[in-house]
Amino acid sequence: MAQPAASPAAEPAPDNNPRPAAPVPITVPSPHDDHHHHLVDRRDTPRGRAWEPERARSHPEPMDGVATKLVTGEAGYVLEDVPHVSDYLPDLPTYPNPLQDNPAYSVVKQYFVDPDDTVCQKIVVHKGGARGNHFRRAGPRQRVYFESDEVHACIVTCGGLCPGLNTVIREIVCGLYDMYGVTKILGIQGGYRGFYARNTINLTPKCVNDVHKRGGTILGSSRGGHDTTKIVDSIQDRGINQIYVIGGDGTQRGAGVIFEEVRRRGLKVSVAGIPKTIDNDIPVIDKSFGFDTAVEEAQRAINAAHVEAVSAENGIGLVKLMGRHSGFIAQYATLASRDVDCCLIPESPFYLEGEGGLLRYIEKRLKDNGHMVIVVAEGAGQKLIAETMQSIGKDASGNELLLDVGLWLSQKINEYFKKTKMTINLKYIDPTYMIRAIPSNASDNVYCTLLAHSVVHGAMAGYTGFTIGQRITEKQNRVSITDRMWARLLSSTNQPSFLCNKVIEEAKKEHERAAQLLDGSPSHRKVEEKVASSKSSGKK
Ligand SMILES: Nc1ncnc2c1ncn2[C@@H]1O[C@H](COP(=O)(O)OP(=O)(O)OP(=O)(O)O)[C@@H](O)[C@H]1O
Ligand SMILES: O=P(O)(O)OC[C@H]1O[C@](O)(CO)[C@@H](O)[C@@H]1O
Ligand SMILES: [Mg+2]
Repeated sequence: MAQPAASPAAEPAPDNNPRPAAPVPITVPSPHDDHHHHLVDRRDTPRGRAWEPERARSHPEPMDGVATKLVTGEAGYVLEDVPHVSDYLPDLPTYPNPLQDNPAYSVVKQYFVDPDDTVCQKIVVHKGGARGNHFRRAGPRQRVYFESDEVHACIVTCGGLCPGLNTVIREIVCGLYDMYGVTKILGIQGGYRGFYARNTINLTPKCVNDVHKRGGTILGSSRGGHDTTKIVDSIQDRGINQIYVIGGDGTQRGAGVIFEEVRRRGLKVSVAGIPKTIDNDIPVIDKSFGFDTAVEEAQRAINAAHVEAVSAENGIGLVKLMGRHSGFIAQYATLASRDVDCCLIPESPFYLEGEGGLLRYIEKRLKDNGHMVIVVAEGAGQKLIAETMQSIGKDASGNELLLDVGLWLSQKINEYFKKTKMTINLKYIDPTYMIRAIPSNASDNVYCTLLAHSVVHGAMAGYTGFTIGQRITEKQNRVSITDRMWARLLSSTNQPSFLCNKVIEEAKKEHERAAQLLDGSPSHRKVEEKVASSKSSGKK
């Protein structure tokens, strides 16, 4: 889907932010916003300052698989716009946004986002270089496409658990009630199949009041079971006209398909996505909710591994963390802990034997230090393991099931030291589900609120086929091992890079050339591809 930027509901477009020279006015789907309401100027308050830069970077984007509407302007300006119900239902009436009469927001300087506000995809730009694409800025619009008592919303959660799911549910419900006076909100139980095979529950601010203090999702979740026709039939039969979909990459693709079918049937239904990915592996958004909580919880496992390791002769603490395709949780947990001697992630293939290999490094570390801690992301080393173990198939959504790298690694380490006749004490800790089944921490709760309120503004304004996101930094959906952040990790753990000298030298040369360009440029990607392919082939 496309995503609207996350900007909190009643929080106005700050005009004290230095903005680049105004781009040529662009056509926006919601034809209004003649002026901003100015009430109390809060710009000089600490709260105002703290929030404004963040809001200025939040945005919605089209859902995965949904065609992007490109709007161009002067100086290479490109807006990746999101679909709108008026694109296929051109004569819809609009209504004043009820937020302007809401006493809670009466101190807000500007109620509404300026229609010309956009959020730049690139945070770092090269002088004279292209600025990259822009996204529509999230936030309340002056006119909305739904009357409060016309709205019949529903919320569904799909895919794996993640801290903060309940907070997002709570804040969508409260946001709809408190900001827009919407009272008809259905909870779809058990993921996508819940649309046609399960019960629904009525959601009210009262029944969701405490749910942010609980882990999991009060609605339940599932994988598989996405039957587009049955889902959209159910939406039509129930008279649902706003669908809030919370889930990962698969879920957002599923929401994109629902949007296409809704559009094909010409229904006035807004399909809005809130990306959930504990692995932090959805591109374009910078940080997914629940990630902070997961990294924090991972510290407890790493601490335990460290305590066990230092208390035994040649103690090795091995911790497995989530991260199917990307090692962000492992990377950040390692950097935060400082007790970790080696971090293994899917993006950086490693090898066991010989010079520069993992086993020699462990041996050296034990000889030097007497103990060590290893953090491994669940998706690391899968190719290596597959050399001796059979694939275990796919889950109901078609995701490849992973072989247990933690158990495999424990076995390989034990075998090696048995052969070398060196006593070791290895303790394997697998807290994978523990880091995602907990309630979100304070910072994630605030972030969930921002996302939930922003997605409500987007849907009320008639946007559809979008997912909500926030920009803080340039973000890939996989750890880049040629980034400074990975270098920081390598220098903190002192682990081998598992790269041969030739590859490093080549990468350096390429980097010198690429340094004049920006991250994300084709040549930058070429370097990464080259490093990755050399690693998976050559090694020693
Ligand atoms: N391409 C697709 N088209 C339609 N539905 C899809 C598609 N991919 C996934 N889905 C549906 O989305 C739901 C969630 O997908 P999946 O199990 O892959 O989790 P996810 O959203 O990627 O979250 P996680 O990050 O936890 O894996 C499932 O019900 C699945 O059937
Ligand atoms: O065992 P489940 O519930 O299918 O989920 C496991 C997967 O879900 C995730 O937590 C993503 O949500 C991955 O990190 C992990 O591989
Ligand atoms: Mg997924």
